[in-house]
Amino acid sequence: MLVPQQAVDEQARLAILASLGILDSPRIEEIDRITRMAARQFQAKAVVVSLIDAERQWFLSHTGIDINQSPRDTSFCGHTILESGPLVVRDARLDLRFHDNPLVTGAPHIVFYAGCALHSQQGVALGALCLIDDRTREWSEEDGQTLLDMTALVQSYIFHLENRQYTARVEDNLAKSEALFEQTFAHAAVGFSLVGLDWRWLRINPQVCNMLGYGEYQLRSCLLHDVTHPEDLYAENILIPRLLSGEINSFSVEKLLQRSNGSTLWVTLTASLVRNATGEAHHYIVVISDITERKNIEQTLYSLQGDLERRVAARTNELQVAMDQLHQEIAQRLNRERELTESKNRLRAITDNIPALICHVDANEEYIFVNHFHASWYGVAEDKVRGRQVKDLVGHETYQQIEPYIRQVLQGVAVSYDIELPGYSRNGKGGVLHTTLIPCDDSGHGYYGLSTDISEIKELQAQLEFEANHDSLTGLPNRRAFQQSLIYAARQQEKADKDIALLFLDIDNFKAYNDTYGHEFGDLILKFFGHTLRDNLRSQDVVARLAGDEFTVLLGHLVNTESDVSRICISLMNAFRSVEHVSGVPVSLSASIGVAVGRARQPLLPDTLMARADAAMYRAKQSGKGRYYLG
Ligand SMILES: Nc1nc2c(ncn2[C@@H]2O[C@H](COP(=O)(O)OP(=O)(O)OP(=O)(O)O)[C@@H](O)[C@H]2O)c(=O)[nH]1
Repeated sequence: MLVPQQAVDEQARLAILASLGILDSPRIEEIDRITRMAARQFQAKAVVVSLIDAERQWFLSHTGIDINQSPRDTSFCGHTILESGPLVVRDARLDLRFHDNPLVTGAPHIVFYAGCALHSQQGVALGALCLIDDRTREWSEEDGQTLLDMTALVQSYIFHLENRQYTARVEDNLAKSEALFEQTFAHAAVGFSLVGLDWRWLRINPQVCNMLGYGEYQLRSCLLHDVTHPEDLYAENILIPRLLSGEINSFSVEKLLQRSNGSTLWVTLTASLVRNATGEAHHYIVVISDITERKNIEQTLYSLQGDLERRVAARTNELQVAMDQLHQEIAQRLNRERELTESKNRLRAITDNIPALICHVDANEEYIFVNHFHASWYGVAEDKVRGRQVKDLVGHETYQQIEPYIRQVLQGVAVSYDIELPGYSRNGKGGVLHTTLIPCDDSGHGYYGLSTDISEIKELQAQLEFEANHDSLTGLPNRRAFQQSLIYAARQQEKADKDIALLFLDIDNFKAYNDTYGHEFGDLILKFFGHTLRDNLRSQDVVARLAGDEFTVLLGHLVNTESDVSRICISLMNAFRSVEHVSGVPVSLSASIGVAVGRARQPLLPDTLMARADAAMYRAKQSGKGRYYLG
């Protein structure tokens, strides 16, 4: 047995059958009449109008057969709906498709089958009109045509059902859309109306009536213009021709309407044109939205904005005044800063050109400021000194010396001191600084330091001291220095255990050198004599030039006084005598020496000793010069 295949439009067939609601429906007399007519016409055992469901064939009409449905798999009509024309099976027992079909092998023992497919209006095969016989029979072309005609009759009824169902559906949809429109029209949140081309109200929803305070009947007896504020009567006049000409599809204007109570109402009026089937303008759809609240808010905003602008202008004015003041203050401040900078620069120029070390040190002993001289004294750039510790800059050794003064000044006490700095300072020479440390107003702020280089003063002082005590010609101590040495020696002598001796020397015939070779040569002789004297005595012996050609010697720590003195005097005279030329001039140098001895542990008066030596020298001169005399 060949099971009928599913048609390509299977789903469409099932959908149409379902939408027609025809399956399992009560019998339809019009169809039954055709069935009976076919049975009579063809003298067939049975005639059936079948509809092919998913799993069965259901008989919409049947005659000569008791069942009203059978499985689709064994159905003949399942094959018929797949055919493009009638399906005629002359002897099912011999047909490979049906010979073992239970409807053939069993009741109703089908032998002959002729069926023609029933189609919907869209051409979908829904079922078939067929006749069945339990015997073979002739089947003419005329029979086939008759079956087609009868099938067309059944089919026309199905078409009728389809049309009826379509009409019902359309009417239902229409009713629904009408209801929807009515609902929308009635319950729209905005005023909704249909207005004639003469602007007469045709239909009005309740919102329009509520907005304007008129009943529907009142409004429908007047024009839209009748409720428009006189000032806004022509708001849309320029737009209507454009709408009518099709240039625009709709327009919106804001206008004032008048309520029944005389009050006004701001609305947005949106109008669109409806044309009839021939394209002629028919009426307007006019939507009216109440924008009174928005207009009021806008008005409030305008007034607020105006107020805001006035306040902004006033505030801007105040700000301008404040800005002007600020600019003046800034200009004054800049002036002050410029003056301050100039003052600082002046101060800096002054401090940098003062030959003194100036510094400002904070309480942590870090440099806040140093002048150029200060930085260069230590051979360091100024910006490298700022923030540096005093100890770090001056070095450990110097810091140890100045630390007590720093402690004092940080306690608020001004101090001054002199300090000799080592060679790391200016030019690597070192020097002596006289320094004054002055506490800042608040000692917590550190101190100011002012140091002046007194190296030259010290040198000058030393020079003066030297000159005050030395003979400028010979470089030997002078009378003053000798006197002090003598006073000191005389003071010690009372307790000393050794004798001292004072030699008084006067160059013999010195005047002759002056007279013969000039005063300058005389000076040369004096220098030569002084050096010879100095070179021939011990370093601890004091050698001095008293004046003119007079020299003195103070000998200390004499052990054998007389013999020591004699030995020294003879030695000196020999030294003078050994000089034969001075500056190429032949000379004969000698001196007369007077000696006075100061005894150990005996009181001694310096003047007495000097007088005794002087007197002894005089005796030596008297005795013929070039000799010594022990007085
Ligand atoms: N060149 C030179 N002569 C001086 C200086 N001071 C003094 N005299 C001179 O030294 C001379 C000292 O001479 P006297 O000592 O009086 O005479 P004398 O020629 O040395 O003779 P006697 O002392 O008797 O041997 C004087 O003529 C002084 O003018 C000096 O600083 N330089």
